[in-house]
Amino acid sequence: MSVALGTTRPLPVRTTPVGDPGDLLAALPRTAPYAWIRNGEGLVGWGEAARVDVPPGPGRFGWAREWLATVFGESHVDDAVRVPGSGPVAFGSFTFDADAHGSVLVVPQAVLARRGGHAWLTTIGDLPLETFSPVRDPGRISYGDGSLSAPAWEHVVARAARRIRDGELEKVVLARDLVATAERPIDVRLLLTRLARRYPECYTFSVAGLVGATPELLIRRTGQEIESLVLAGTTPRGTGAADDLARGAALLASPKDRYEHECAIASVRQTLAPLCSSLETPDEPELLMLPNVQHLASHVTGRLADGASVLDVVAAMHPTAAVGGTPTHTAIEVIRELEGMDRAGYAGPVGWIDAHGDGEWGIALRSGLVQGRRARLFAGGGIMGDSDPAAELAEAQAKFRVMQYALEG
Ligand SMILES: C=C(O[C@@H]1C=C(C(=O)O)C=C[C@H]1O)C(=O)O
Repeated sequence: MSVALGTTRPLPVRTTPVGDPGDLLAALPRTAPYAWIRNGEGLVGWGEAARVDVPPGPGRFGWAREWLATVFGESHVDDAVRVPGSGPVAFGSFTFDADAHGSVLVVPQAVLARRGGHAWLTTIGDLPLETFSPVRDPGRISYGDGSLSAPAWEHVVARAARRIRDGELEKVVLARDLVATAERPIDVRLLLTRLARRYPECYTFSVAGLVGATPELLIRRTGQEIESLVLAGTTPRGTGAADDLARGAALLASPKDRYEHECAIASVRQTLAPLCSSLETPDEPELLMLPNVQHLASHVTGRLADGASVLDVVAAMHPTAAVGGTPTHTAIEVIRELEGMDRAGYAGPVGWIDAHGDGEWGIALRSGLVQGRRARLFAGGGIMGDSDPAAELAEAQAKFRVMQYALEG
């Protein structure tokens, strides 16, 4: 357990209403920010009042719950706003693989937010006098293979598809990484600004070096109400409006993609049903059109039966079939065996939680792990028995474009 030096315990937390803060990202005084933004709304944070590396293992979410209960429970909160996200908030990123190191929870020292008609600033203790460091461009970006070259990854996809045809499992999500190297240190604020502009309907996030713009909402909890956006089934954007329409129609009519989507919905329904007094899943998926790809999407809503926090629901849901596979356990084993890389926070839960257990968590897709001049970018897709390795590679390539755009502009 760690609480940053320089802050006293119990944490003295104060939330005050503010006027329209304008562009939240423009308020970030320095790099290494915390962010969760969609359509200009959300939370940004800086500084660390408390931070912890969550130990790996099957009990990691329970451990995180205890840490949060201690930190929030010991806070002295003066909250004049009293909405989800006001008062003390922790941002978090959990690794995809429960056994991997790298999961982290951070209570920023300052959080500036705009959500649902309210705007507020939360501070913990006295903020140090801040000089605003200018946002710098990282310069030219070069790319190198990560763990597997493109042909080697296609080979792995073909092997996974064969094992699915052989009946070992139904679906597995395989990903690969690319290593981007910049001329100068990468300022995460620049990436966030580009992502939020180009992908406004995605959740642009930044937690401890993990940066991205994900379209996939794992779970939002507002009191007893929960929402999730399930995505599975993808086609790259077309060359124009007519081509987009044709591709969208083909995606909706594709048995492979519809079945893949069914698997994802079934896994979400299965994990949410025991936690909920009511749960609605649509009969048919819709199309979600993003600047780089189109997805099959289903908006799930429900009402929690008891006082589960958003992190309790995250713990129950992760990993969904949209990023793991079906059945989950076999898919995880196949991912460990075939991918040959550490996913780190990619495809893991990322988001925020407040002291009342409300919050928003996404699945960290379309993302990269930024450190100094380097960023490890991740992208993947659901593999079925009839998957074509070249098409899966093209899909991953289309998904990489999100972070390539963030780096290059
Ligand atoms: C695995 C990724 O995306 C996931 C896989 C999808 C698919 O295979 O169709 C679609 C959305 C996500 O659930 C990724 O973006 O890296």
